[in-house]
This record gives sequence, C-alpha cells and structure tokens, in this order.
Amino acid sequence: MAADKIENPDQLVVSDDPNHPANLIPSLCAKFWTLGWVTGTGGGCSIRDDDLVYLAPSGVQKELMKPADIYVLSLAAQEPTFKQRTYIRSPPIYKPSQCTPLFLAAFTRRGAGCCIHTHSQWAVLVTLLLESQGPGNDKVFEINNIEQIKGFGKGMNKTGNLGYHDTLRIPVIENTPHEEDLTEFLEEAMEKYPDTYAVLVRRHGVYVWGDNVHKAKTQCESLDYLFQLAVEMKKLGIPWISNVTPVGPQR
Ligand SMILES: CSC[C@@H](O)[C@@H](O)C(=O)COP(=O)(O)O
Ligand SMILES: [Zn+2]
Repeated sequence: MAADKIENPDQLVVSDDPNHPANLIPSLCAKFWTLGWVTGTGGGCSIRDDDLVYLAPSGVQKELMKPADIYVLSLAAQEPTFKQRTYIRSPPIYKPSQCTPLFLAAFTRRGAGCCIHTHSQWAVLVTLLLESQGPGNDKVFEINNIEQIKGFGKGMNKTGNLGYHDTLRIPVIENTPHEEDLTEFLEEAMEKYPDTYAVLVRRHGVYVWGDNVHKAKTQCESLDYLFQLAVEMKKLGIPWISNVTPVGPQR
C-alpha cells in the first residue's frame, strides 16, 4: 500500500498473524536475547515488507519489546540519501534504533527482507582474533570445509547455497563511536564483497541480512555457529582454512 494511502498508521502494527513484522520483531528479539545476541539493549532486527520497513526503538530492552513499540517507514517516501528519515508510524516515547541506516543499506542495496544485528561474543571474539594477526584495515574472516557453510546463499542475484568446500568470506569494518557512522563502512564492504550476506564490526558485533526473515535467521545462526567453532579451533591450533580434497562426484 502506498504510504500516503495509510489512514491509521497504528493499524500497521496490529495483527493476529504471528508472522506479521510487528509481531515477529519482538518475538525474534526475545529468542535472540536467550542466545546473548541482543542483551543490554544492544543489537536488534528489522524487517522489510515490500516498501514498508519495520524497526525497533533505540535503547530499549529488545527482548521485552511489544508490537506497539515498533516504528514503520516507507522507503519510497524517504529523500535519496536517507539522512533525514520520516516515519509513517512512531511510538510516542521512543527514538528509532540507531541501527536504522545500516538496516536500510541492507534493504536498498541488497534487496534484503530482513536484517539482524547481534552483539554475539563469538562475533566480537572473531574480530579480536583477526585484529591480533597484525595491522591493516582489510580484515576478512574466512573459513571452509565445514558443513554449516551450506547455510549461506551464494550471493545477490545468484541461486543456490555455498557448498561444503566453498570458502565463506565475511569482511570486517572498523567500529565508530556513533552507530550511524558505520553506514559508510558497511556500504563500502557491500561493494567490495558483493556476495556477502554479513559484515563484522570490530569489537562490536555483526550485521547479517537475507532475502526474507527465514534466510536472514538461518544465515545469522549459521554464522554464529561458525564464529564459535572458529574461536574453539583457534584455541586448539586448527586453521580455519584447510585443503581437504573433495571426494565423491562434484556437482
Ligand atoms: C548497548 S548500546 C548499543 C548501541 O550502540 C548499538 O550498537 C546497538 O546495537 C543498538 O542500538 P539501538 O539504538 O538501541 O537499536
Ligand atoms: Zn550494535
């Protein structure tokens, strides 16, 4: 529905459907909280339904959010740079998530339907391990020959998922004092790694997106599994990249 045709914006966040974005954001964040992804108000999640983007408020306990707390904006109604954002629906007592411009980058530059931001300690530890490998800004997490890599799509406009022997690459960007200043770095990483579905933020966490909620969640869970595994592998002195020879028919 066109944004200017919406008569009662509050109705945008009222639905009996558990899969409605205004219900899903709170229920997903409650699940993510149990994984340590969105504790202490950090992290979050946003969902796009066609032109409408559903967002959480800033600085709230993300696991306790209610549908009535959700912001809604129309992508078409924004000015081209997305710097001055207007909302169709704003809950009275909050500000929108500081992660909003980063979520919007995933929606507009990648056509994503959902973007998840976690403060998972595994993600942070991976950035610290990469940092300890020496100076240089061009850090990338790389891993291959692990079954869970199959949880990732091959990339934008590509069909199918990565294979067991493929190398998964996740770029790392620098953290900034203000969340929205990360946007420029995130967009640069998206351009440099056109097939990536995630970007790590040094000493902060990770942004993961997908074509829809199911894919974003699958990729975020797969990545967290791989980050944890990678930390344990490092402790055991096992490299993240191995030259296992493929066996069986290659398809
Ligand atoms: C614990 S403060 C974390 C924030 O600075 C930010 O990184 C974050 O993840 C959440 O921002 P928010 O504006 O609450 O949605
Ligand atoms: Zn954050």
